[in-house]
Amino acid sequence: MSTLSPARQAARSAAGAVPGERATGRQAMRLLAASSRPLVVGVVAWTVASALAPALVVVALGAVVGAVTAAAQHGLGSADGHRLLVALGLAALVYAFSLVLEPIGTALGTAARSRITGALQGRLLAAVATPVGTGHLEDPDVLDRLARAEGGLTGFFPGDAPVTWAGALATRLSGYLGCVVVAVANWWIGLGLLVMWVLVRRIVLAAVVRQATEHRGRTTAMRRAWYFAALGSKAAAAKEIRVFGLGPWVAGRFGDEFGAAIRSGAAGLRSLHRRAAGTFLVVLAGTTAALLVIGGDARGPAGTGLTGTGLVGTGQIGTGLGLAALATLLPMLAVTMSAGTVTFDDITLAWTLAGLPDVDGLEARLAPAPMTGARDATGLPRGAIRLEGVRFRYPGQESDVLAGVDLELRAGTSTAIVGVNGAGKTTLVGLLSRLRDPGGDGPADGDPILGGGRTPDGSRTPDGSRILGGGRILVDGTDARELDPASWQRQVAMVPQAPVHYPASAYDNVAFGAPEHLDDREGVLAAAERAGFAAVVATLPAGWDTMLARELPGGVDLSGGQWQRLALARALFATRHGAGVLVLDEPTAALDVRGEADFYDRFLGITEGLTTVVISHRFSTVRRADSICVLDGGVITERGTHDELVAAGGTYARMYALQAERFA
Ligand SMILES: Nc1ncnc2c1ncn2[C@@H]1O[C@H](COP(=O)(O)OP(=O)(O)OP(=O)(O)O)[C@@H](O)[C@H]1O
Repeated sequence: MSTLSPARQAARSAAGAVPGERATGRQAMRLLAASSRPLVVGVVAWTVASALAPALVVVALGAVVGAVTAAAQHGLGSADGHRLLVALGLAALVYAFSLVLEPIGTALGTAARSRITGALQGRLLAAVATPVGTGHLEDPDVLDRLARAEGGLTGFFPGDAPVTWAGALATRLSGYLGCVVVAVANWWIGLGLLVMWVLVRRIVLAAVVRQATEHRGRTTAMRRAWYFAALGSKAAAAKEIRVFGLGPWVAGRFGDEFGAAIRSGAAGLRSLHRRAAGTFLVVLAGTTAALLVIGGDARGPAGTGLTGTGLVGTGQIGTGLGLAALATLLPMLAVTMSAGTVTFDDITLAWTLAGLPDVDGLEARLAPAPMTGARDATGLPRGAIRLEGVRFRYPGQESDVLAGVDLELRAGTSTAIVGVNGAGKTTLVGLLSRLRDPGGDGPADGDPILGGGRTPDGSRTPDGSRILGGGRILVDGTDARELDPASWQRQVAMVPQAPVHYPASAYDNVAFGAPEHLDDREGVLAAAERAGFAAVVATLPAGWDTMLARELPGGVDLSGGQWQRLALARALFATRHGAGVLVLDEPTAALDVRGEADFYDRFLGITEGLTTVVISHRFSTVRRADSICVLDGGVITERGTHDELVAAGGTYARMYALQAERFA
């Protein structure tokens, strides 16, 4: 028995199919059923009604026309007049009914879209959150799949699939029904029209489907184009774009990239045009033939041809085809056209379903690896974290960033890591927090680890591990990969180089350090006090409730240094709630002289009892650490206290002297 949820089963089946003819309503309706069963009932009922409505309207109006002559002859009070009034009433009812179908369809579409989009987006978020690290978020294949599954690149969203499918089906059914009505009058015209329209539709739809699927291959180009569009329209880059006069360049790059992506689809479009032109001639011939037959019947002797069918009404023009039949059949030819027209719903369906395989593909791609450990890391480390021969290389890079780092971080002490730009300091603390895992000699030659143990192409090494010679990180003697990654990451509180600016209140921005303790107000205030952020809050218009995002009502932005203090407060709040490792990546880079001096004075208090790793180019910040390491050429070359390293006269001493003499 399958253990997959209905939503996963639905998307799995969707993923296996090529959109278009094989992108059946089953796929679309399963998507809908996974999010709302009542909506399935509504959509099915609406489809049936929409399929019947056009033919019913035409038949009802034909009956009205057919009844007019007799009613005019015998008066409205006569039985014929009564028949006309009934026909008129029915025609009005049917017409009114057909008019309300469109808004009902729109309402159903909106409801279905929001439910399905919510469910699919939830799955996408869960999928990208699955891997232990963050390397996959830099992987072009993952980003392509994500963009297609979200639908933003094409403007066609999977959430639209069920109702667009239902709309396309209803249109087609109404066309078939039209053919049946014509066939009742003249079977071979009806059958001929049906065959013609089915062929025409298949020919044109094949080209539409090809276009949609080809577009999948152009996702990277489209992402590049939209990157420039976003760059030019977001506040983050707006200042530089103005100062450097980059506006025209950004717009030009968007135009070039977008144009290139569109041009590469021109062949598909030409094929579509050719097919449409070819089928136009077939349609012209078929419809002309049908008109000639109906016209011939209309001119023929009374009681012959179509009139003899008794299809609708009995009113006669004098000779030939009955008036009601003529009034029904001519507009019915237009209704039959729906059997062959490729509507916007068909096009939308092809595009929306083209993105569905990527939802499933992403989940499979980022599925948890078997080597991900399950041991609880709460309270670690109690003794020490030891890095042994840790190596790391970024994907596509020629050489290792870390080439065998050996380092011991004793619990409850502070260690500073210094080194030139690009030495690998941030990379090292990323490994420590398991945002990435050590690696570099794996089968794919340095590819990143996705979820730990999975190479970018989704394959695994035979033993389920992909760490071959990448070294290891031991936490109290246990390989960090044996620890439950989420639990270990919660032991690490981090002040990154560029902290996240959450569009939330000042209070929440600090409390997000331990989101399950949002109501620990005392803890938030204490962390802010220790980090020097409380003084900033005192200047905010609504104090702790001030929203820290200018785009929000009453919101403000902070300065770089103020954000940095806030980030420290957030990390300290995390340490209050269990994190025992504090990683500070350039914690004073944005602070003013007083702020830096203040940090120096508070350093011991801030790091007390924590296993601290501090990265900084400012020696006033690093010299307070219990131990200082120099990272050079991918390995630790020096280690000691500030005084020891200065006395040793090595790289550290030279770097320190260079910085000190500038202030001498
Ligand atoms: N996501 C990435 N993909 C590829 N290469 C990267 C990535 N991040 C960093 N690198 C490269 O890895 C090397 C080490 O970068 P890292 O950020 O660890 O250095 P750092 O010592 O922290 O530098 P800085 O002092 O400038 O902050 C650099 O050469 C950098 O270009």
